Formats: sequence, structure tokens, C-alpha cells
Amino acid sequence: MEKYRFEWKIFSLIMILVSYLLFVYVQSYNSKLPQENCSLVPNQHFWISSKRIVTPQGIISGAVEIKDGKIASIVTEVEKLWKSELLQIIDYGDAVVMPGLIDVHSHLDDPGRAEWEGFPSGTKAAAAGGLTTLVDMPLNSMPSTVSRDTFKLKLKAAQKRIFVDVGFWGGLVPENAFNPFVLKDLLNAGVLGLKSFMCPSGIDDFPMTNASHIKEGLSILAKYKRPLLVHAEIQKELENPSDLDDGSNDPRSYSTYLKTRPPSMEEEAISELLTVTKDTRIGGSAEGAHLHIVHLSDSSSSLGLIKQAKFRGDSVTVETCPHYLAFSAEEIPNGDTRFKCAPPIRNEANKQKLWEALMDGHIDMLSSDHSPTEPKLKLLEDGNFLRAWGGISSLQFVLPITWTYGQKYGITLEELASWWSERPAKLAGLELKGAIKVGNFADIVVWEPEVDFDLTQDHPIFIKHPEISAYMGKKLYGKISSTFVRGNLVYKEGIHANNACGVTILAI
Ligand SMILES: NC(=O)NC(NC(N)=O)C(=O)[O-]
Ligand SMILES: [Zn+2]
Ligand SMILES: [Zn+2]
Repeated sequence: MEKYRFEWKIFSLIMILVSYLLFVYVQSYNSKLPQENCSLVPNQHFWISSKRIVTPQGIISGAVEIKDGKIASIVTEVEKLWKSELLQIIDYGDAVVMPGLIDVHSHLDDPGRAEWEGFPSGTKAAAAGGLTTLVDMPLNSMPSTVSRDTFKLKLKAAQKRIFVDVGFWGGLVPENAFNPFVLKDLLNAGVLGLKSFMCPSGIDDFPMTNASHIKEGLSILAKYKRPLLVHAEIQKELENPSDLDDGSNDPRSYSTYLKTRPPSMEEEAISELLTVTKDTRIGGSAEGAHLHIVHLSDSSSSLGLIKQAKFRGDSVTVETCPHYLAFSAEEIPNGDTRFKCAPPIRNEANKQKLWEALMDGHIDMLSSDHSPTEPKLKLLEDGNFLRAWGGISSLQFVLPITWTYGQKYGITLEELASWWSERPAKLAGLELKGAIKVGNFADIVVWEPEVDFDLTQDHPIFIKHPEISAYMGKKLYGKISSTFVRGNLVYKEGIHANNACGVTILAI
């Protein structure tokens, strides 16, 4: 009996051991296989070296150690590494190694309007442009992301279809603004913050909000310590586009469009917004909430108001976009609706002041406001600025655009990293992103600032509708060679990894 029990014990122990070994084998097999297809380098542990690595402490020559998707160490003495033949080192020579760009303002239009862009094409464009994280806007997809259920549809549509990481803004609309249950439900589901419009958005299920909706939204966001992003333009009766569409103004003329959206529209919206942002000050009723003004175009009075609010201690930031820094109204050809966006691109003097404000730190960060549509809605043949869809397509090219047009102003690589990575990460609450720093995710772009290229149809373009991009035909500086997302090499010289292994980012 005793012997029998002993044998039985041995047998069970062997069985446990066998099943454990089987488990370990299956696990490592499973985790290895997809991993290989997620990355164009199969290794989980490797170094990338370069003479120009942009870190928060400055530009260094050295190597970044990447292990299991994170930055494990940063070393300056690369010679020692080279001595060990066992190490996997990718040497990028003089190319710049910078934190991957984070775009806090992309319209990916999925689900529902994926023929405009979509998760696969949009995130492939991002990877090809050195962007490693996008935060998707809650409108232009169908339905808009305004509740837990509609957010679930977004998450489902993104599954296994994103090549970079994607977070989401939820929509603050009149329907949910006074319904804390719906709003909290949406925030609890993981949106990184909210977004609202103070003028018609052009999307039926995304109506505009006024200052009292915004005040309500901020009071709820305060508890979550998440931001509210606002499209700040107020449309006056007189400035309704259709008022100018009566035959006496040429709708193909860019100046006609400019008249429909003067700087006073931005100024009025911002001054109204700033009546509620005082709540965000330390000790205020919405302390913890933050207001972020998207795509500022007016560099005069509107910017002046924002500066005052910051000075008073309101928790406010502002972004502008590459198209306001690259183009001026004077150069937009009549009928060329690829340049139509809201607020509009203003004159040359305004553009120069935007650059100055960015360099002086009064504008905090950059975003793409990549807002494509189907070419037919851009009315390219007709050239009617009053009726064409408003939105500029640029996602894949924001880094070379910023770099090229910023040359005149002497911008630095550190400034690029601050405007495109560090500050956007802070806004979106992405603690382990936005800088090449030990412990952060290995989200990295490798690019060659001195190499130029002509943006023609021959260039590998991943944006779904390149023909509607206002940048086509431009010569740009800055060739993106490689993009790493969480240590996966997702893009290299025109090639993407096989599998879309980007992660959906949820706030907790
Ligand atoms: N529905 C939109 O995508 N609108 C966008 N359109 C632009 N900017 O022209 C925006 O961000 O306001
Ligand atoms: Zn907008
Ligand atoms: Zn937008």
C-alpha cells in the first residue's frame, strides 16, 4: 500500500513536470511567432547606435539598449559594446535617433468612413512618417465616439489593424454634457480625454457645444485628471458660408473663404472658453482638469488671450499644425481646395508670428489635424472653397514638413522632440512615451534630416488619398529610415512589418 502510494506520487510529479514543460513550450512558441511578424528585426534584445541620439539631456553619441519593448539603458561608450560579438547592434551612423512622434490630433475615420482613411492606411502612414502613437479624434468615423458603446466599436475596428499605438479622445456633445452617467461611462471605458467643437463640425452626430457644456465637461474631467480639447471658433450669423455663396463672391477664390472665417471667430471662442478655464486653477472647482486649444491659426489677439490665461494660472495649452506654419493665404491658388481647412490658413505675417510663438514657447506643441476625406468631397474640379470638405492630409510627412519649413527659423532637433513627442505625451497622459529615457517604451524614429526628396506620386505614400494632400509636388528635407514601436521595427525604408501589432491605449 505504502509503495503504491509512493509510485503514484512520483507519477503525479512527472505529469506535473511534463505539463509545465509543455505549457512553457507552447507559451514561448506562441509569443515568438507573432512577435517575429510584428517586427522587421526578430530580436527582443538589441542596441541601436548613432552619433545623434536626442535625449531629454541633449544630443548624445552612443547607443540605446532595447529589451522586451522598453529602453533598458543608454550608453555613450559604444566601443565597449562593439567588443562583444554576442550583442546585436544596429548602427545608424550619423542618422538622428529621436523619440517617435505622437500626434494628438488625427482623424482616422474608422469605423464607418474607412474609405476616407481607416486604421490600416492611417497607421501605416504614421509608421512611415516616424509617428509611433496617434490619438484618434472622436468624429468623422461613424458613429462618433460619444458613449461607451460607440467607443467599443472603435476599439473593435482597431483590433489587429493598427501598425502604431493608438489612443482615443471621446466626444463632448450636448447630448452627454449634462449626463454625467454617460460621460463617466465613456471615461471609465478608457478614452484619454474629451474633444468638443464650438462651431458646427460638419458631422451630423457631432453637434457643437457652448461654454456651459464645456464647464460641465471640465468639472467631470477634473476627477479623472484628463484634458478637454476644443475646436475654438464661433460662427456668427453673418459669417455663415452660405451668406457669401450668393453669386456676388467668387467661391473659387481663397479670399472669399477667408472672409467666412476671420480671426475674430477664433478670438471670440477663446475668450468665451477662458471664462470657464479659471475653474482649472489651483483651488478652483475644476482643479485637475485641463483645456487644450487645438489647431490655432490666429497668432494675434487669440494668442494674446491664451498667454494671459496661462499667466493667470489657468491650466491651458495650445497646439498649431504644420499647414499653418508651411503655407500662407497669399500662395493658395484659386480653386485649390486641398488647402481648405478650419480655421483657415491666414497671411504670411500671421504665419511668421505663429513660428515666433512656437519658438518662444507660447504655442506648446504641434499636431497634424490629419483630416482626409474622399477626393470627390474635396470638389477638386469645381474648386468651390465654400462647399468643399475642410481638412488637410499630411500625416506621413509632418516631420519633414516641420523640419523643412522650420529651417528659416533655426529650429533644433531638441525642439522637434519637445513639440512632437514630449509635450503631446504629457497632454495625453502617456507616461512611458515621449522621450528616449530608461524605462520608457522603445518608441523611436531614425531619420536623416539632410536628405531631401520630392513629394511626387513616385514616392512611397501610405496616406489613402495622396491626391488631396496640399504638399504634393513639394521638395522636403528629412528622410525617415526606420520606426520602432515598443521595440518592434514596424517600418524600414518603404517596408512595413507583416502584422499590425500596434496597441490600443486606454486610460486607467
Ligand atoms: N470634421 C473635421 O475633421 N474637421 C476638421 N477640419 C478642419 N480642421 O478643417 C477639424 O479638425 O476641425
Ligand atoms: Zn477642428
Ligand atoms: Zn481635427
